[in-house]
Amino acid sequence: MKVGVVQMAPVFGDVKVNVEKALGLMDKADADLLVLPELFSTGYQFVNKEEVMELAEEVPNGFTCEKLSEAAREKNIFIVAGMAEKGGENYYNSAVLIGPKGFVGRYRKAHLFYEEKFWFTPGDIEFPVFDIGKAKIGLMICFDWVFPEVSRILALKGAQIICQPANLVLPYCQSTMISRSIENRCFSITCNRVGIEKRKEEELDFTGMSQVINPKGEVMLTMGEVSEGLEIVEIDPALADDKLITTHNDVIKDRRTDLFGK
Ligand SMILES: NC(=O)CCCC(N)=O
Repeated sequence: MKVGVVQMAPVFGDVKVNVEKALGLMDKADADLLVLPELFSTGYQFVNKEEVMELAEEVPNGFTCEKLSEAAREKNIFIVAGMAEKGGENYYNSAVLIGPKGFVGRYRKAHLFYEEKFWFTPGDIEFPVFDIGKAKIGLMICFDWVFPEVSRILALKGAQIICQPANLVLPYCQSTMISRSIENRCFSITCNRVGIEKRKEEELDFTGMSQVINPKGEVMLTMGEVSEGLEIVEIDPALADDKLITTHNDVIKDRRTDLFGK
């Protein structure tokens, strides 16, 4: 199975340009699954709620999902992408999963970071795992990495690959996701954005370094801090079904749940 990341620098507020850039970067993709960054179609540094209301879209009946669905169908590929979602009267920092037959599902970021708390409603749906045929994939978004429960829940639900759209500005996520892959014996795909946004006093410098980690914590793919592009790597998702870290230690079955929470 071929998986990859589309690392890019969105132009804040220009959804059409950003979607076209992402589609251009994935145009030559020979892959089964691609992950795009968090909020890839809008950019990140909102300055007021009105911008969120203007730029967020219905899921799946919106421009961004429709364009991703066209690409997924034409290329016979699954795409995980982060976007601002209008859900009823609420606005969510969401990730959508779209495949060759169209929209599959979504996740709404549960753990909002910093000023996201001003703009978005915390996610109200469970941490999802989807069977896309060649693999079972779980969705999380960026700052969810801080909370080990998220990756563990996805692994317990059978995720072989954790897909993580991201807009990282702190340096810790990439190394932490190596631990998340090791402790859960699963693959993780972190797709970060690059570029700088300074739409207010504070400047945000996104760290790139998108990566694919295998269940042993080995880095199978890593991108630079500033480059835009598509990188793809071949993986065997079934390796994530082996939870033995030694012949006598199963990282899932050996958990002393009888002692947890005491
Ligand atoms: N967009 C985010 O959730 C950023 C999380 C903080 C970090 N890891 O940079």
